[in-house]
Amino acid sequence: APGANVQSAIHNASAPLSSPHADRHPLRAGKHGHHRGRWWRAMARDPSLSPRFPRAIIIGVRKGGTRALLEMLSMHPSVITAEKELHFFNTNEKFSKGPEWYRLQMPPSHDDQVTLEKTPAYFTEPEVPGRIASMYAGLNITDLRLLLILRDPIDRLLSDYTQLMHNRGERGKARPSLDEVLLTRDGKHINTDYKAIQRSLYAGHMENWLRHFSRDHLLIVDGDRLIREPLPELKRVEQFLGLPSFLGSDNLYFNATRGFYCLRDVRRNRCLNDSKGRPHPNVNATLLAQLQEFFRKPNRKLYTLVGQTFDWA
Ligand SMILES: Nc1ncnc2c1ncn2[C@@H]1O[C@H](COP(=O)(O)OS(=O)(=O)O)[C@@H](OP(=O)(O)O)[C@H]1O
Repeated sequence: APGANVQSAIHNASAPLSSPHADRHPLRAGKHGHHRGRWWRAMARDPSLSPRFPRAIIIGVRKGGTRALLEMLSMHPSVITAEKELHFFNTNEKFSKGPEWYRLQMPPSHDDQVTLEKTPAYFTEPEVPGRIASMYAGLNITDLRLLLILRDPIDRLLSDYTQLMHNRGERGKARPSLDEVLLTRDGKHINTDYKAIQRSLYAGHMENWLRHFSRDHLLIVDGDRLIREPLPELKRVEQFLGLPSFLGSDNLYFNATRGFYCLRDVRRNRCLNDSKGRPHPNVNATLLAQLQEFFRKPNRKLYTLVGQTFDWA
């Protein structure tokens, strides 16, 4: 497969640069110099390689399993992934750098490959869908596909809380209890001001996306299923992106110690890092019932909006 050559060209490239103007190429500059040197050498060896606009973007949701999805898809020879989250469409300073800057952040690919980036913050930032839609329209690219991975909003919330408290701990800050952040001061209601609650209110965010993209440009991956049995979800993505069928059971193995599927490809076996799969806090029965009640209506609204249901409480 042509993609396998690209992967190995990028990983093994050591040929000297052939262009006298190599130092002036924009890919030589910037803080990802390490990658860029590798990319540049690969392009010098193979002129049909170049950075291309993503034809697929994983737009979220934060803590939905976006890293697992990206890494699993990166084993497909027709998929080339941007390793870092770009935060291009949700950061004014980056967005103002313009489309060409965005393109040049992408690893080189062949034109029959799909470049894929993921930034989980895109899904919940209101300005993002309009920005993506108008930039791609301006570039005359009509085949952009969006991937959204959703997980039970209560699990997502607990995962988000765990991450936020971990970050606070690292900075020596206090870590409020689950009840303290999720409930209003009188302890009676769900605190809708809490960001992690807002991020789990999928229907509102979805309405915003559907104002700019038609439903058939968006695939919703079931994040709970991606954890339990990833392959069927990956095959749905292959089909949606129009990729040749490639990923199979050989590419995944269950690691009982980690409690997750890990990846096996031509390069190596690897699990995601320890920041994925952290233990979640226990939720007492009263709070759990309150959360279930709170999310019931927005969940139903999402099902109607997208014409798809999930096994959420
Ligand atoms: N195969 C595999 N290995 C490890 N982890 C997996 C896997 N598949 C899905 N997940 C779940 O991914 C959750 C993290 O989601 P994200 O990668 O989207 O997080 S982030 O928003 O980028 O921080 C992470 O959430 P937590 O378990 O709450 O840490 C995992 O449950």
